[in-house]
Amino acid sequence: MTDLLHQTLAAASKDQPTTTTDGTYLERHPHGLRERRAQTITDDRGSLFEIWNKQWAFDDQPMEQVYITTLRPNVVKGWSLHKTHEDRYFIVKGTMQVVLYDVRPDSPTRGHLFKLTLSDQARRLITIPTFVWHADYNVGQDECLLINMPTKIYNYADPDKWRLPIDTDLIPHQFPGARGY
Ligand SMILES: Cc1cn([C@H]2C[C@H](O)[C@@H](COP(=O)(O)OP(=O)(O)O[C@H]3O[C@@H](C)C(=O)[C@@H](O)[C@H]3O)O2)c(=O)[nH]c1=O
Repeated sequence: MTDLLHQTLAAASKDQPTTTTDGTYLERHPHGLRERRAQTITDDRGSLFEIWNKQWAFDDQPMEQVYITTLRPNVVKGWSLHKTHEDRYFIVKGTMQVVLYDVRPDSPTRGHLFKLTLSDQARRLITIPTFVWHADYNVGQDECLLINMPTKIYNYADPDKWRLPIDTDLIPHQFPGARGY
């Protein structure tokens, strides 16, 4: 029996810290990604959570545009990259994995891949820095509803958006069984 113990433990991986006592995620982020956890205020009638408040001084970028993008289950929107604006994501409904790949030559996290889970169980606001490839993957059972508040107004005549197919081999991540673009 001892052999089984040693054999299985030798093949096992030990959990590393992932959260702190106050519930902060100890997750790695691409350099420059900003995050703010949303506080849900609930009373006997319902709940309220602030999405954006100038008083937070969250970033020094202007508030130019707000839109909602939805994502059907098992669908990926991406890979996308923006050169002149940052995205500001706020998940309202559902569970979405945001996969990011930093290709910025001078970034301390250059060449690293990151996976963040945005969920309506722990809402947060995150920014996506320019020149970071990103893809949004609905890993839930229901349609995701995401608010985006990009730092520049959408240029209909010349969108600031570059795309790679979700199955590109230029980014070290695949979405088996998912569809999208
Ligand atoms: C972003 C945007 C798109 N559109 C139009 C263009 C197009 O016909 C349709 C869908 O646009 P998109 O394919 O860009 O929509 P979508 O794929 O939902 O866009 C989002 O994807 C994620 C991954 C991101 O990175 C975001 O920046 C944003 O581009 O909506 C607008 O009218 N206004 C806008 O502000």
